Amino acid sequence: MTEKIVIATRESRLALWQAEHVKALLEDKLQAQVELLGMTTRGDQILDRTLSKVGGKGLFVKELETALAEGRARLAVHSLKDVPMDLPEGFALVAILEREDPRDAFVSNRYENFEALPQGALVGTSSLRRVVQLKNLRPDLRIEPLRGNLDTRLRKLDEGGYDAIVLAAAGLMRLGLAERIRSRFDVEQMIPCAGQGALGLEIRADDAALQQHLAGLIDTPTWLATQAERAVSRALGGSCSMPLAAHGRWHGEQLTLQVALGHPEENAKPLLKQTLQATVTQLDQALALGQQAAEALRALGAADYLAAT
Ligand SMILES: NCc1[nH]cc(CCC(=O)O)c1CC(=O)O
Repeated sequence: MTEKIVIATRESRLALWQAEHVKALLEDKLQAQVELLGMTTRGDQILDRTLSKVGGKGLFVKELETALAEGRARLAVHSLKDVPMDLPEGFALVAILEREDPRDAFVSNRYENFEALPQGALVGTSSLRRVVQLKNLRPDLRIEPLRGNLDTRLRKLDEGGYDAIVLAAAGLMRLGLAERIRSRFDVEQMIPCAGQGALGLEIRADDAALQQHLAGLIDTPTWLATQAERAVSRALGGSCSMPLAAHGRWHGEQLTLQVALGHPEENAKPLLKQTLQATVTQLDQALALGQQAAEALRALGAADYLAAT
């Protein structure tokens, strides 16, 4: 590519790392000239409040999309799990890159792993998905919200506010903070969020030239697995205030999709869980598996749970 590509990015350390990572890939694989355009989003301004209460995931992507629409940038790099299930008209998610560690991490200055936490310990975490699964594993624990970017969350732990915190391993690893991870949850025990650990590239839907260039960066196994995961969320209504987990794992061409849905009111109802498997080699099969998983959750009574979110 001869033209310069401008990447619109949030200015958190994690977002900048991700944008730099994609910049290096584009320079290396496409011999492109790339520049970053840093922006503060509405989501960043209110990072200390529970996002689901103030408008949800879209808050992190809207300003970036405006920059794309106005031609100030051509590409936006997102943590896939922060991207709404359906993008606004005029935008497209054209590439999903190879996934890093999708697991949730246990971070503590006092305890080696989740099992070592004493009765009644105080755990900080930032998503309803983690809250409902932690409560399900250990009803004795006290779970408190923990917001802010990764550095803020670690600082709150270090100030002694919590016995342990739980957050995505991928974010810590990207920021060079892997040594803070005391242990990782098995994905069966703490099912990750749809798309966790993967990066998604968004462009204007009419930018066919760039779409073609970016196609070379797609990691097909990650793309298919995360499409199945996101299909579960879409089929259940797609709200980010929903305590929903969805994670796909490969064994050859077999995709095993594990899903869990919790009730948003603490202790109100048991966690609903399902595991489905299918041969998946193309998009329609991935989407069908995701839809089946959503139906399986509905068969367990998901409607009551969704009505409460
Ligand atoms: N919701 C914030 C967010 N968005 C992406 C990551 C980490 C990287 C990833 O999961 O891909 C995080 C931090 C976290 O959930 O602990």
